[in-house]
Amino acid sequence: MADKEDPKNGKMGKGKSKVVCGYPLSIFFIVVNEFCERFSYYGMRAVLVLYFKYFLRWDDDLATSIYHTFVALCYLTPILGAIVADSWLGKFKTIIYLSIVYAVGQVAMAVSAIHDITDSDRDGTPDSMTFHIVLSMVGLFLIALGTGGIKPCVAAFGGDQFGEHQDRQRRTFFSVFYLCINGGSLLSTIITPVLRAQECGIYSKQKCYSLAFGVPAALMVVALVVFIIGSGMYYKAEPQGNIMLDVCKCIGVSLAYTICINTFYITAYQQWLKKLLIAQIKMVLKVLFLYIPLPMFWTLFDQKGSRWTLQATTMDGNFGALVIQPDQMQTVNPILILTLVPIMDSLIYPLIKKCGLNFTPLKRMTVGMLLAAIAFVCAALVQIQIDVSTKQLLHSSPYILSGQGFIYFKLTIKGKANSDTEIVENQAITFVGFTDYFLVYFRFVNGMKTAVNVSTAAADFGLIEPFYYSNYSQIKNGKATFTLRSGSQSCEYSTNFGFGSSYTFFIHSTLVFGSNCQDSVTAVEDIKPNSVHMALQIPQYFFITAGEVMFSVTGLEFSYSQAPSNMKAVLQAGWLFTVAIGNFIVLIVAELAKIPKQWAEYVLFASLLVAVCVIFSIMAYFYTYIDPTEIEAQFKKKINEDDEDDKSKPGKAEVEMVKRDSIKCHDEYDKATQTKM
Ligand SMILES: CC(C)[C@H](NC(=O)[C@H](C)N)C(=O)O
Repeated sequence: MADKEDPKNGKMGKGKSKVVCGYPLSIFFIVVNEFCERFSYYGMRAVLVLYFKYFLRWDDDLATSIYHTFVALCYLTPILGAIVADSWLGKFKTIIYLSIVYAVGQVAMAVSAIHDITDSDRDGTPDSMTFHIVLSMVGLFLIALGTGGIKPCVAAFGGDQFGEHQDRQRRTFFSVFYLCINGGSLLSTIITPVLRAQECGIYSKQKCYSLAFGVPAALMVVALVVFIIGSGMYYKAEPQGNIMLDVCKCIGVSLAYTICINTFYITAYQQWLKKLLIAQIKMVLKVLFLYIPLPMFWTLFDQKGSRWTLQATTMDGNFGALVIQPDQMQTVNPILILTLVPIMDSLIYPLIKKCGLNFTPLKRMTVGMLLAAIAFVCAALVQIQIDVSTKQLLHSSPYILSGQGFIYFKLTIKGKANSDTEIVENQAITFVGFTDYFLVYFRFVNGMKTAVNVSTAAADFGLIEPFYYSNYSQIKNGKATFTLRSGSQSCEYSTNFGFGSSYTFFIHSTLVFGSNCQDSVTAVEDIKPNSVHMALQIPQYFFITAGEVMFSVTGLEFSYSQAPSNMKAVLQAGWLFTVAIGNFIVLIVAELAKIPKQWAEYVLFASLLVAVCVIFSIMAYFYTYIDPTEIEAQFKKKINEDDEDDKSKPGKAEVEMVKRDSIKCHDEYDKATQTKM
């Protein structure tokens, strides 16, 4: 497609797009698409682990495992997307088709979270969990295929819209692109947990996971529509063959050349072509070798969405005027990204440079890894605080007396607040499973000689026989006022429920209806409210995000700058692949280690990252930075010089013949070595 004159600066742009302030208008559609897509992805991801735990009723370990399998899959599929785009459909069509797959996946997730579909007895819980599990797994698979598949295409497609002389504009585009990623992530991580906390349903009201998944689904449809609207303006590069296959071929051919270097006559021109190819492959392999320890960073980084969110469910989210949901704590990451990236770029790095220190990209990445390890030490310290507060409960209230001498309870409480809790009373065992962070449990023990009815403005908890007790019921945390009624007489009792708490209320035999019954009810904490405040997670978020800025942002730049011109996409796919491996490591370590104490698991992950960091710094020490453009320019100069020499200049057929002969030679070599074995 022809380049187009930019009327403002006289530089060339690509495609049929109008040029506004030096930028092709088409990129507007691409950045809006990215914003909506990242909103969709991070919004769905924010509530995912709680959906597993509270809707599908999975335990913490299974929820964490499936969450990380999903994230890993999202970063494996970019390789697939790159292959499809480069060798078959081209970026534009790949983005369109895979976005449709993505949107279908999001809709499947939203439908899987409608409890009414299988709630035939209308008790508010799904009757066929298999249906919900299968549909949500299909949905997650399609989402992983879609989001990962389009990931390497969208940014590259945006870059394609700029002409050769628009380097500055292209750089600005990538910065805006990164801000859109984090803007979309920030907004969605605030909004979807709020939607999840709403109650919805046809027959019975339950937490609205369907809405929390439905809005990201709608945003994905918007992303697709916006992208299609820009269709007429894009520059659409033709697919140029399978880059991954090309790399494998390149390696094969250059190996063949190396083996057969003395076997065939190769012209000077061919020698330089071959040397350039080998040099480019060496550049890529050197960087890929450096990538080997990197997945460990992502292993820790991506636990924000799983272990850290589950940790937040055992904490107090009351920030005064604001009550923070456990999954909303993840917003601290994009908020800090949006503030830390400019601070680092314009203040910290220039300051370090002024001090005369050479803070190279690989040094930055090493420091980023150490910061992530510190974040996990902070998480371990917070976990110890939480565990101590839970232990206090075990020791403080094993025996409960009614106060009136007619009934004795022995409560043995196992487990943590907000996790499955077993309460043993006399011989009877009541299994209590918390279904939501905002719900708390209570029951009443009636010490009166008459039956007492207990109700609130919203619900009636039924009649309690004399000298008997009710089952546990759920109520929202915060202030609650109960009406105690016997016949036509009643009185009111008010109390406050903290996050994650559970209470037994003893109604004294001396209670007089018609008067204030506040003093005639004794409240005993079965499970103490979460006392460790969620704000204590902020230091761990700070360190992991500072680590991300130093590691991830630098790593992206490093991968781009050290890659040869024809293999930049390969290294981007390799970089995303480290994220996938990192998520698999969470599964392996958590499964193999099976550490009963959560704080110890955090310390294990921190120690592993420090060990890996030491290995990485040794590897980094031996790495020599290169300027691929300069190296390629030197090779090209040599090639051009020899190209001018007609005698040594080979025709296309000759080059092909050399390649064929080299591969033939490689085959011969294979045969020979096999015979030797
Ligand atoms: C995975 C990437 C580093 C990037 N994520 C972020 O920027 C997060 C939100 N801080 C992405 O492309 O999603």
